[in-house]
Amino acid sequence: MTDRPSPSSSNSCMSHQLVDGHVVDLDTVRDVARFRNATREELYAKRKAVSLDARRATATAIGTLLNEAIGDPKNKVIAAYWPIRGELDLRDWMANMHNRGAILSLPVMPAKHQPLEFHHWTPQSEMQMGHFNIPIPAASAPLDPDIIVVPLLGVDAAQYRLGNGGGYYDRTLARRPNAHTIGIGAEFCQIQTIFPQPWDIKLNTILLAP
Ligand SMILES: Nc1nc2c(c(=O)[nH]1)N(C=O)[C@@H](CNc1ccc(C(=O)N[C@@H](CCC(=O)O)C(=O)O)cc1)CN2
Ligand SMILES: Nc1ncnc2c1ncn2[C@@H]1O[C@H](COP(=O)(O)OP(=O)(O)OP(=O)(O)O)[C@@H](O)[C@H]1O
Repeated sequence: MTDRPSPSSSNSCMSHQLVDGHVVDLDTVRDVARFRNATREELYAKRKAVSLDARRATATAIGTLLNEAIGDPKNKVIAAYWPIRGELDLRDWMANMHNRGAILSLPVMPAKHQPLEFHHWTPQSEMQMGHFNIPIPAASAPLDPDIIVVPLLGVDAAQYRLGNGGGYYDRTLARRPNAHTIGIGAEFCQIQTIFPQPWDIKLNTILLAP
């Protein structure tokens, strides 16, 4: 052994880690994570303060905006989501899209920290419990969505999303550059910036309703 510092013990290398091939600064990552966790708590609290009736009205308004944005849904493969933690409930809209000829799908986590898959769903689909107790279609039928409707916890002025903090949508969208992404939420989701990091992916369209 020599006392020459090895690359792995030098400060410059300790201050970096690889996230999906991205080089990032650990101090920045820590500060950004702290900011985002505090912002998530504020946004969860705002969401919780909304009455069920008001949330339903927002979801209905978002459904109308989605119809305008998507146009004729026939044969389009659309990913939506099964609502958790006070997210807007779009299941009536999803059933309506299905009746108009769209092919619907829901996110499925194949494993922790891995990209999401999207499995075929119809209003008749039998459901089972997936990770984090989120219901998923019992039959596993992965699809390649044309449109991905993403629930917003927060969204910033540059169309970057704040979600539940697992990084799942970022990992997923990084591998699906051709899908058109639509972030949906209530107007109070808006924040100035999430301090975007190399792994964050901007959404193509943002739809917000009062
Ligand atoms: N409706 C809906 N479905 C979805 C998502 C979503 O945001 N909304 N997802 C979008 O990603 C995936 C689930 N993502 C999730 C990410 C984190 C946690 C969660 O509970 N995290 C813990 C921390 C766990 C840990 O540290 O390992 C927590 O917040 O307490 C739950 C779901 C797939 N399905
Ligand atoms: N493409 C990726 N590869 C590896 N790690 C990633 C990737 N994207 C995000 N992460 C990691 O996931 C963690 C959470 O990311 P972020 O704060 O962006 O979550 P989020 O977008 O709010 O979560 P979610 O998409 O699950 O709702 C970060 O520590 C980040 O390093």
